[in-house]
Amino acid sequence: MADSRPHVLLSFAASLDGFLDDASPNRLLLSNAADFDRVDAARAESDAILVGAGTIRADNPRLLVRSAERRAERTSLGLAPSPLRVVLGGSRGIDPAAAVLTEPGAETVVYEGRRSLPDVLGDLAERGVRRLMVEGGSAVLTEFLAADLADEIQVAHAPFLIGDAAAPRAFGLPGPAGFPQSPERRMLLAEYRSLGDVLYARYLVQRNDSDEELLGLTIELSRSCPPVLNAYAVGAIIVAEDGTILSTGYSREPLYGLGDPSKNHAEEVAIAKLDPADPRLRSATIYTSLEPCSPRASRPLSCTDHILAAGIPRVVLAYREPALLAVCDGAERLRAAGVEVVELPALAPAVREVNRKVLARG
Ligand SMILES: Nc1nc(O)c(N)c(N[C@@H]2O[C@H](COP(=O)(O)O)[C@@H](O)[C@H]2O)n1
Repeated sequence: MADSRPHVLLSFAASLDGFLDDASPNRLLLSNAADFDRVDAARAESDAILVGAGTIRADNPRLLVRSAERRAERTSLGLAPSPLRVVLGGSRGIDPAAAVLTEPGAETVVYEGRRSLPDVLGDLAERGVRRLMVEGGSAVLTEFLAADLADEIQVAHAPFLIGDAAAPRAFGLPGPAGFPQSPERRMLLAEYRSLGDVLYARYLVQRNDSDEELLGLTIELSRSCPPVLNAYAVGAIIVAEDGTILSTGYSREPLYGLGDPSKNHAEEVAIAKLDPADPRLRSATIYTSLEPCSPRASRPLSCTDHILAAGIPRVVLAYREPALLAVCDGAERLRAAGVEVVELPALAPAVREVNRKVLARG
């Protein structure tokens, strides 16, 4: 992600055959209560929520954080109770009676006329927006993807089909150039889970193989960790010498065979997903948002032990563990064992931001 624009997250729910709605004038509910709550949490973590004028006309959303607890938490951090509301108004603009303009609770910016997406994103960055959630509709989602300006997709799959060509699809056809997220450029499946009868999946877009990019993806992965106040949220990615992503993990990610998921560490999960005899491990790099743990109370083997046992020769990390929850000497132990340890402290503030509640408590 370029520093000059926000991280862009596309969020939508679709039927199994990829429709955002049916063709009737009434709004179709694709998500369930648990999934709406997940979306509310994602809104609360964003600096702005963007929709197109068509969505305003069709659904007239308020685009506010619903949970009073989440609004209070934002306020305690010095933020507005709900993120900035952003509308791509297009040539027709929007109705002055629209809820985003009349309902209090957040500020609203409407971009009139045909503003290019890079122009809009640049303006939002200047307004302090670092994380932008795009909630639709189809034309807007398509435009972000086709322009390669989406960094992640969060999709809820509803367990039914629409099957009507008159209904809106999640993504239109972008034209001859197609989408950059092609079979040759697959996205990274960061997380999936069932929320009642809805299947939620989160995909991250990878643009290059640089250490900075891959380490940045671990920080995004760490946002999928079930939040707790007494343990860090960490993401890890194992990458083969040829750039192939071999596996991913995040703290407390459930993995069959590892035992109590509340004890699972990111690097441990990523390593456990691979066959220990996989020869690619011996020339791989493990990227981790936090220094690999050592020592560890929750299980006999620390992440440092797992990395050494797997024979991974290179570790890239963003943030050295501060002496709050434990005193960690993972980086020193790895170096002493001959592992190359690269630290990219420029990414440490983003790790601290994800872990702000743990660090504030510690
Ligand atoms: N590197 C790393 N990855 C994770 O996923 C983690 N949760 C942690 N946490 C740190 O590991 C140490 C031992 O933790 P527990 O015994 O599991 O509580 C400690 O230093 C934690 O802060 N580290």
